[in-house]
Amino acid sequence: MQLDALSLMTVAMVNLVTISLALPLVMGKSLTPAARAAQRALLLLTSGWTALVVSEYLVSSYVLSVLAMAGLSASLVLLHRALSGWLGPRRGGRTLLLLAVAMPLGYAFSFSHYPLRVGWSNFLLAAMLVLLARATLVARRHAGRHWRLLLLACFAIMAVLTAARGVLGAFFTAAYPTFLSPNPVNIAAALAVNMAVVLGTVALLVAWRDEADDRLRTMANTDSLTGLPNRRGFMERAEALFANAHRYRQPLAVLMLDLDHFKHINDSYGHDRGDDALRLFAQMLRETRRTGDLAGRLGGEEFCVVLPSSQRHTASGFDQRLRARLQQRSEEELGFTLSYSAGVAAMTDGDATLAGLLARADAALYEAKHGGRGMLLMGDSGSGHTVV
Ligand SMILES: Nc1nc2c(ncn2[C@@H]2O[C@H](COP(=O)(O)OP(=O)(O)OP(=O)(O)O)[C@@H](O)[C@H]2O)c(=O)[nH]1
Repeated sequence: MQLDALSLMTVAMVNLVTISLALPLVMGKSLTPAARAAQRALLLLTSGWTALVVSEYLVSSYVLSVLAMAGLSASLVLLHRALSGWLGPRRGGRTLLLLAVAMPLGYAFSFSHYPLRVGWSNFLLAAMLVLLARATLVARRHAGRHWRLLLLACFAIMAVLTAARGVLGAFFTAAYPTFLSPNPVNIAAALAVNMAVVLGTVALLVAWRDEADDRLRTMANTDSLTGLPNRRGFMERAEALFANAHRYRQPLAVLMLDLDHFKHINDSYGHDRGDDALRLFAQMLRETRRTGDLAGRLGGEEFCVVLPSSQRHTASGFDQRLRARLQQRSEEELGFTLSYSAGVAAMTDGDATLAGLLARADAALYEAKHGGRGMLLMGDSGSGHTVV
């Protein structure tokens, strides 16, 4: 069987055009920035490769060749942006941008000098592919490993073959008159482009699905009104904090908080102002907590805070800071004073479950409500409750 680079590249082109036209239809319009960047990268890649093949075979054009190079460079920058969106901030973005600008510029200036032009463009493309390969390595956020490995393989193989093309073009010019000449490196590169098109598309679709799953998970665990974790999200993280404190015998305190006379606020000022009050309270919790503290909305006007490495006096300090801040800000922003009742419980050696600890804080909160509201009570492991 005779393989020739032009046929292989033509097949790759047809596949790329088909995929870049089909993907927007499949993925729809409401895309995240990462998915949009990946789609645009694919379009630019398709245009770049097509322009290169056309300028090589059909109309030999300086402008078209330079534009092709610019398209290829830009597509790699966009792929890096997509990876940053999916995996968290990546290193190497600036260097990639520099290389992406330098590549078509150097190509344009050295156009009449074939070895320099081919060496320059391929070495810089190879360097960009290495940066992209590196960008797939670390995932700061929860992200699937398999699609990253697929992309890593694509980028690494393409980087090696592109660098090999650079060596041929720059130093063995006679064996490399064009990137489609029947040279084993060109045949291998054309085959690799076909493979990369297939694997890259699969990786992109899986990354996109993972991102959608991630967003759904976040939505399912977040209270849409306040942006705090909802009961489900809160309990999941609170259980982990409790288990950790239990295992390492570290102190931990929980605070149950419930806004006072909230029905009256809704009735007097309207439901929208009630929502504003809930948002403000959540904001105050965020501003008052320290790194590592967890705050969540358990439902209605009930909130909970977990304070790791904290004793009862730390929780009491939290409560005092929150009360002072809330009094000032609610008067300023809502026009009335928002107040709350709270119960606190500190973990003891006898606490085997988070549920038990929460129940004590809840019982103390109940007492605080019945004791006149606007106060913090301590839930003892015995039956009584004391004012903190
Ligand atoms: N605006 C608004 N109101 C809510 C929301 N969720 C629950 N509520 C209201 O919160 C009120 C809670 O009322 P109650 O359980 O009687 O509590 P309360 O009036 O704060 O009385 P105490 O807790 O005993 O001080 C109800 O009127 C609910 O309709 C919400 O998301 N937005």
